[in-house]
Amino acid sequence: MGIDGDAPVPPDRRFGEEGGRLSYGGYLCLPALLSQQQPQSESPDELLFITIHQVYELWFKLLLHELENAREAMFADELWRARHLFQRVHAVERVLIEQVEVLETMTPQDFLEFRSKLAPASGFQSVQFRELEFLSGLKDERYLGSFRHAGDTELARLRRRLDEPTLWDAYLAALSRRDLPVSDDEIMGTLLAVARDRGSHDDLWQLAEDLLTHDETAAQWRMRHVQMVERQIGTKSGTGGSTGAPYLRGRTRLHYFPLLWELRAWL
Ligand code: HEM
Ligand SMILES: N[C@@H](CC(=O)c1ccccc1NC=O)C(=O)O
Repeated sequence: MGIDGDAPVPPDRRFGEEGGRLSYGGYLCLPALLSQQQPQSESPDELLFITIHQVYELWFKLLLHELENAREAMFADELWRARHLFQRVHAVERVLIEQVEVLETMTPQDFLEFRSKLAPASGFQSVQFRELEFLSGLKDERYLGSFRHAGDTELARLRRRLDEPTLWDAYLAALSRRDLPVSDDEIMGTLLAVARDRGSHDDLWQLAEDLLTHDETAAQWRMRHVQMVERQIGTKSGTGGSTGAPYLRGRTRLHYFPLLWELRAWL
């Protein structure tokens, strides 16, 4: 009998053990992964704080990968593939928002036990977060200044993102493939034409909706983050040197694809 109570599995159906070289922990590099949580204090909640951030960074890595592939699919005129990838991006982004709740189980008093150890570190210095913004079209070179302490490879990654095409550039390429004009003067007319003739352009319309959802969920995360910040530190300034919540509130009004929002007014 197997450990699960079933009859033993015949040898020809024992799947995945052919080479016998991989183990669960080896495949997932768990010894390396699980040795990377190093609290700076004795405070019991610091492990939660580190874990949450590391999980975010892992999701950011996946999002960058999927968004790069979605961009490539749009350039290759494989809109179905881009749409498929955006569904995954949206699902991950919803998890990012839900996850804030886990960190909110920490009380502000418990956070203050180790907060002073964190400065001048802050989310400002998340390279992958800024890469996501740049790739999505929000290219603000001024943020390179917050990475003075980052390594050369990280700075080079950010510079490369500033030079690379954005998701919007890739969408414009998809429109051009259909012989739709995309110059600054003509783009709103094209977006309206797509919206009004879904019989001919439904895939382009749905893809624009996917971009908009990506934009909307990013904004929802920013709002959720600032709510958490107000709950944790109120009106205190940030460890990264900003005004804290007021700075972050300002960032909630940003859009990756402003024309897709403006389009609503013209429909
Ligand atoms: C106790 C929880 C948290 C507090 C009090 C907090 C506070 C802040 C503050 C005050 C800032 C502004 C920069 C500064 O001056 O420090 C900031 C920025 C940021 N935080 Fe957090 N944060 C928290 C959790 C998180 C988590 C879990 C993430 C996930 C990765 C995160 C990601 C970021 C990012 C990416 C920025 C830069 C945002 C931008 O420039 O638009 N934060 N945070
Ligand atoms: N900026 C936060 C501290 C903080 O949350 C943080 C500190 C180090 C690394 C990541 C952080 N997360 C988001 O800003 C604060 O001012 O309390």
